[in-house]
Amino acid sequence: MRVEVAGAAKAVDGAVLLRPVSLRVEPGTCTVLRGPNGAGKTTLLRLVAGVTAPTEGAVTLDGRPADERDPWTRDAVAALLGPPATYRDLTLADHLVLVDATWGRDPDTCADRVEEALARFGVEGLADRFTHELSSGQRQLFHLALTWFRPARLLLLDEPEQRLDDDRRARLADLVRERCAGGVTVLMACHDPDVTAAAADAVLEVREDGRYP
Ligand SMILES: Nc1ncnc2c1ncn2[C@@H]1O[C@H](COP(=O)(O)OP(=O)(O)OP(=O)(O)O)[C@@H](O)[C@H]1O
Repeated sequence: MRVEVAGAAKAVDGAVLLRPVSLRVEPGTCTVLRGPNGAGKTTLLRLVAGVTAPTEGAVTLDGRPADERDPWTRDAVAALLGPPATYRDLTLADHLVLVDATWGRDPDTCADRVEEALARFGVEGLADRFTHELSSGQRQLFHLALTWFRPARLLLLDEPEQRLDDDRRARLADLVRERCAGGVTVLMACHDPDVTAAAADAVLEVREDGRYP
């Protein structure tokens, strides 16, 4: 999926959340958003996810406005922008079973997919835990597994490296590259230079002053 951000900006009640920015991400590539706290990286990801609309400019996905209320956008975009909603009385595996069923996959092969999805992020041994029984890093790995589990043509990740140790950060970068190799477009905010170097085809510095070269 091609992402195009054309002079998109966001202001709410006079507060500037994001100064005008333009960006193009080609299918099967990873672009990392870098910049200081408060520069607008999360806001830009939210615009691309269609969670909120720009107050200036436009954001399109394959030429179509990003809008989470449009089933076409929801079908295409997997986003981890802050902690996802989880159920206190469902195990990690139960959450993935729910996602599997939502996407209409074959129930007979669901257990294998769930095991594989958790193993991808090294949390298969925690399949029967509740989310409140995890460490903060394990919770992040579960959230990533959940995001990876659904089909997507565009993956949006807000600081996916947070709370992960060095080995898990390196693994995350490998998994991003694997997704890109499969044709998925990835846009992520990241503060870690090693993850950025390993995962990014391109880096966009999000500027608080809005001055882009
Ligand atoms: N609902 C809101 N109303 C007003 N201002 C907001 C709102 N949400 C965010 N902001 C402001 O918008 C700016 C951009 O925030 P954003 O979360 O996009 O930054 P960020 O680059 O992701 O920062 P970080 O690296 O700290 O995660 C910040 O100055 C923030 O205080």
